[in-house]
Amino acid sequence: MLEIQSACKKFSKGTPNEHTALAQLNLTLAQGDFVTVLGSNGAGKSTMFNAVCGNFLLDSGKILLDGKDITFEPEYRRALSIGRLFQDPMKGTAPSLTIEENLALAYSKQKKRSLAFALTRKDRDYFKTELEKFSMDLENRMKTKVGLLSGGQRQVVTLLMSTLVPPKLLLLDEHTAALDPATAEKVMEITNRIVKENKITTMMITHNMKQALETGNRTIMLDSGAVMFDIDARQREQLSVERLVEMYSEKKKEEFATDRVLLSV
Ligand SMILES: Nc1ncnc2c1ncn2[C@@H]1O[C@H](COP(=O)(O)OP(=O)(O)OP(=O)(O)O)[C@@H](O)[C@H]1O
Repeated sequence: MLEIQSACKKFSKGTPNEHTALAQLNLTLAQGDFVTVLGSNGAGKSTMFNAVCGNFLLDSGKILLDGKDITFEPEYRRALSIGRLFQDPMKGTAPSLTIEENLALAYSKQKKRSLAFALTRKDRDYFKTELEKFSMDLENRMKTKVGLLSGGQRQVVTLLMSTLVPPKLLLLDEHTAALDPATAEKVMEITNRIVKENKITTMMITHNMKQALETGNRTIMLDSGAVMFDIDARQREQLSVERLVEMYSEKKKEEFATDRVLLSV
């Protein structure tokens, strides 16, 4: 359902800082795949997400979503079918608006309705039911400004905003990394549930190798802007974090240099 074909992107072209961020990257996702994305710092993980979202245009290569060529489609158009969460819980919500106003905005955008704030009783009930599922008491705080919520609560609101109308593709860019361990676990549990219930095709960047090998059905490791390893569910069952680090070192002839990864082994 997602096809990235020979994607190339160089930054600061023609200058001494020229840097190849995507180097003939190829990746195909099947409908319903939940792929975790690993890679050392600067491997190209966020750049791959930016390319899929249309944050910039590729130098060469193609991106297809559900068979449609979106290579030149502008970012705002892609946002209608691609949801994205960032590490920073402040991104993705409007802090001065209430929970229900934020949800209404997202909902009207996804439903392509023009009156963003025209909340019907049915909409409000729907938001409430969805919030109740998280057991975070957010359903009783629908008139609270999002800026007053904790990071974890905000991330849950953002997650719900991105999936009220399930997107074709959900991109999670270390969305639990800035949260305390207990909240991160809870948000991850909610993420797994939403993805599973709605069968959303998902990619999730994480620096936690253990989490990567245990979440979803497939793990890829990027290196120097290309896919270095693509590990399916069956292969993952046999694979330990230590073995994956070894595989990286064997291939690269160097240590896997990401402090955060080693800390979370
Ligand atoms: N807009 C940009 N302008 C210039 N260079 C960029 C830009 N975006 C990314 N890069 C460079 O491209 C490379 C890949 O960056 P990217 O953010 O994709 O890495 P990453 O794998 O997500 O790393 P990290 O785990 O550290 O977030 C880096 O060297 C980065 O400096």
